[in-house]
Amino acid sequence: MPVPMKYILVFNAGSSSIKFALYASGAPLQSIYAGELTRIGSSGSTLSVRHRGGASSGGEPAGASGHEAAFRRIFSWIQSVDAPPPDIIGHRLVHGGPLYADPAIVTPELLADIGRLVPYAPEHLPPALKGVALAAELMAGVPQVACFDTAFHRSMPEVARMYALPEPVRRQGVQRYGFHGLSYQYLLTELRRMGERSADRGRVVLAHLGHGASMVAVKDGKSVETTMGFSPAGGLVMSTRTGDLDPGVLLFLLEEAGMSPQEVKEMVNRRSGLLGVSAESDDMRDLLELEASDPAARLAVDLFCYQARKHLGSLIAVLGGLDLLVFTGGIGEHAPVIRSRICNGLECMGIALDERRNGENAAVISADTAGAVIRVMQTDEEQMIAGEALRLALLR
Ligand SMILES: Nc1ncnc2c1ncn2[C@@H]1O[C@H](COP(=O)(O)OP(=O)(O)O)[C@@H](O)[C@H]1O
Ligand SMILES: CC(=O)OP(=O)(O)O
Ligand SMILES: [Mg+2]
Repeated sequence: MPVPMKYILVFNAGSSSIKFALYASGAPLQSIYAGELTRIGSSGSTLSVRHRGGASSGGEPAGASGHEAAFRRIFSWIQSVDAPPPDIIGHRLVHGGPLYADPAIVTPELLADIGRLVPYAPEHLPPALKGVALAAELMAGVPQVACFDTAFHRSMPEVARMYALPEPVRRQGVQRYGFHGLSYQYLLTELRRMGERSADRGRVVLAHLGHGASMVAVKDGKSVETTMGFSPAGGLVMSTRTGDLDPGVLLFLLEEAGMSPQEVKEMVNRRSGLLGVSAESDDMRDLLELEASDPAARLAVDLFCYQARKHLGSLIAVLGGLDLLVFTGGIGEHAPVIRSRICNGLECMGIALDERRNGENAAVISADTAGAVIRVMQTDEEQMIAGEALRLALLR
């Protein structure tokens, strides 16, 4: 008997944007539409949508003063468009804490558990939970599935998960979790589909360099180490987040500089990183244009690349070598000069770019003589969520 077609609606809520997409079940999943509402909270918030077959509406003003307004705008677009209603709704929840190792059906109990994790991911969980609540209100009765970024990193060994803190503190769940897991799972699935053997057997580093940025070391298909830790603010320098900070800096800010915990949280998440260093922009495109004439912009880009190179080297040390390196995310996919500045000087680790291929954003950008293959891949968290949500719904 043929399996009836299912439609899966996906939401990926970030701190300043919401991506959404509708898929029809099948192998592969078929995208029906995909959209993004960006710059939430600013007067320039816009909604753009792409339909299957190519028609797209680009950048109409969305008037989204906050995440609730943004979600309402998206739901009203979804309900106005000539497309099937969803059978399942999938959400990206960046943090599953110690409890959630797999995608799960949204229940009141799950919402209570995730609500307690808001301080672990204060920029990401509140908007995502808003989306879950509005979907329950506006699309009542449609089952919802939560997919967690942290789940992929559950395979990290204890030594990689631990902070050097006393046991009673660690028992409260203060440990390294890691994020961008849905993006990493998507990349590994794609690599397997392409017949890339190192996705299952070998030493791989995946570098997701977008608004948020992280890297993961993957050994024989499993996460063994990653740059982000307890929250998505750690690890690499990001668009507006600090990345790793000496704990002494936070104590200094709280105790000596007179900042409140709320002010510190806002600063490390929203006013630091590329934006904080350049004092101009959080967008790598702007900084690359500015850096020839603006020393602060140049310093921001240099710091981003330097920290990325340093972390890449440490992940290669954990793996004991490198077979494959993948760049993804807005910066990883589209900025040859950043890839080049990160890889520069790492020939001793098997990393060498073919600058012509790199300049063209080719699928494989390594030099033929390099010890490791270096790829550029487009990630697709929404498709990963759709696949997982469908799988879980069919199991019920
Ligand atoms: N052509 C480009 N050159 C340099 N940076 C780019 C380019 N295109 C996009 N980016 C960067 O990618 C970032 C967004 O990455 P993306 O992965 O789309 O973000 P998000 O984490 O919101 O999904 C932007 O802030 C911008 O800095
Ligand atoms: C976890 C994280 O940093 O996500 P994003 O890149 O979407 O901000
Ligand atoms: Mg992202």
